[in-house]
Amino acid sequence: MTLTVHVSEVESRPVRTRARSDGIRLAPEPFADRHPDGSRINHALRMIKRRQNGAMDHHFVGIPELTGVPRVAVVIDVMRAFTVAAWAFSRGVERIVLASTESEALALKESHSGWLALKDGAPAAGFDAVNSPGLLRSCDFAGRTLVQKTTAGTVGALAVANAPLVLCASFVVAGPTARFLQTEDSGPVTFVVTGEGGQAEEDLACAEYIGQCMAGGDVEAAPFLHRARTSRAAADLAGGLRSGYHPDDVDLCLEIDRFAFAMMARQEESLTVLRPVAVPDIPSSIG
Ligand SMILES: O=C(O)[C@H](CS(=O)(=O)O)OP(=O)(O)O
Ligand SMILES: [Mg+2]
Repeated sequence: MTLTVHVSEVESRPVRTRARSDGIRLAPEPFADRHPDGSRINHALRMIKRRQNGAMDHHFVGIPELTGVPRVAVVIDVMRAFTVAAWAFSRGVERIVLASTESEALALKESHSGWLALKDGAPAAGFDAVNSPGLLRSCDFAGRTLVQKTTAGTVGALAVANAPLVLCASFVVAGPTARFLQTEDSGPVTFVVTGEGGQAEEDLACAEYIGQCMAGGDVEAAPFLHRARTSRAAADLAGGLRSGYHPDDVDLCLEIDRFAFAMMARQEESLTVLRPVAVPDIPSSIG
């Protein structure tokens, strides 16, 4: 795979999400361009064209390589920030505020009643949770705002926070992330591979999997998951070398499409806020 430093290419394009009554936003109508007779022919033709064209010219970059502002950024952290974020939403968190430092996370929590704070590493005073899906999965965070600070994932998201479209992803939301990008007709994506300066195998595997899914057709997840399972991060986690750890963490990070939403980061006032965006399945007759 070629690693290409992204060339800045800014294009402002509004992302057309729709509100749902429970607060989760819905992806753009996948068949918004349906034929006037109600058929889904335009969408189906787009999918066929995409398959004929093959994989798009995506970029895969580490955080240190980022220059300028990508048009579409998908920030990948499989182990564990964006697996944890997805679990937090599934446990009722309404929004996640991404913080750049632990002291900023604590200051945000302290200045907003009811907010919670999470960081990676060992449990620490003032923080309510650690960066572990295994430890988070039994929490009840209904309606809460969670401030998250980790070593790699949140740093990567903040590095591209000014991009017109920013998604944060891991294997547990890979399929919905790819479908969201398809429905947006996003074109080439800058995948920010957050681990190990852009070399983390689990993040590269997830980025490549999403890129292939965007091209359409059935993509076998197993080889990508195998790369992640045999990565250095998985070995460190399984070996107990990372603090704030549960024995199920590696398995939970490798559950493909556990959740039916993508995760979009946007600027809200002066904060970078991550929210789930529900993405419907594409019917198999045309998907
Ligand atoms: O908590 C994690 O798994 C890591 C911590 S470290 O980078 O391995 O020290 O953070 P993340 O940002 O989720 O990769
Ligand atoms: Mg990581």
